[in-house]
Amino acid sequence: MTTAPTATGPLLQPSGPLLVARDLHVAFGPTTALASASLEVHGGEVLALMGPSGSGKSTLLHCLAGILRPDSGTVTFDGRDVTAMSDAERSALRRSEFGFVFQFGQLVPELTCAENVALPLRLAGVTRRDAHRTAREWLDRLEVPDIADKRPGQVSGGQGQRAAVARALITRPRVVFADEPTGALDSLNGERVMQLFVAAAKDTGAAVVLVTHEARVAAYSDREAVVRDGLVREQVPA
Ligand SMILES: Nc1ncnc2c1ncn2[C@@H]1O[C@H](COP(=O)(O)OP(=O)(O)OP(=O)(O)O)[C@@H](O)[C@H]1O
Repeated sequence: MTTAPTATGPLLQPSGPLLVARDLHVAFGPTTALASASLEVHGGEVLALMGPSGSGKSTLLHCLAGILRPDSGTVTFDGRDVTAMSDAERSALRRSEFGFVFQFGQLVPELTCAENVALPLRLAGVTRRDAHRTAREWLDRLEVPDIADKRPGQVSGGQGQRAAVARALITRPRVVFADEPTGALDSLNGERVMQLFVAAAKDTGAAVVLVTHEARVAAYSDREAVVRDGLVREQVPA
C-alpha cells in the first residue's frame, strides 16, 4: 500500500532544465497555433506564459503537459521524450508527475471538497483514511478548512480554486500546469490564491507553468515568457 505524502517538506531538485520544448509546430486545420515554439522549464521555478489572446499559450501548455501531441518538435521531461510516448504512457506521466489547475477549478460536483482534493491520492492507491487526512491538511494549509465537507456548488469561487490548488499539489508533482488559475476571481481573491499557490509549490519543490493575461498574476513568477504568433519571443526575468 502506498503511503500518503505529507503536505509539507521540500524535495531536492535536479540541475538543468526539467522540461524542454523544442521547435513545436501545431496546426488546427488552417490555423497555425504554434509555429516553432521552444521553451525550457527548470525544476522549482514559477514560469508565466504571457501574450495576446490566440497567440498559442494554452496550446503550448497542453504540449508541455503531454495533453496534446505536437505535429512536429519534441517535448522532453526529465530526459524522457514525451512526444514519443504512447497515450497510456503520457497519461501515466501526467498522473504521477504533473498537477493541473484550470480557470474554473473543474472539481467533481458530486464529491465534497475534501473528496475532490483526496482523489489523486485515491487513484494512486492511497487508503481512503490516509488520503482524507492529507486532503484536510492541504485544505488547512490553503486556509479553507471549513469547506472540507461541502460540495463545490456550496463554496465560493475563491474557495473552490483553493481546493483545486490543493488537489493539484497533493501528490507532490514535479510540475503544476495552471491555465488562468485566477481568471474567474476578483483581484483580491486572485492575489491571495496566487500567494498560497506559489508558496505551497515552492515548499513542495514543484515547478509551476502558468498561463495568464494579468501582469499582477505574472508578478508571482520567477520568469516570464511571451508567446506571440505561435513563437516564444522573449524570456525575461520577472
Ligand atoms: N481545438 C482547437 N481547434 C481549432 N483551433 C484551435 C483549437 N485550439 C486552439 N485553436 C486556435 O489556435 C490558436 C492558439 O490558441 P490558444 O488557445 O493556444 O491561444 P491562447 O494564447 O491560449 O489564447 P487565449 O489567451 O485567448 O486563451 C488560436 O488561433 C485558436 O483559435
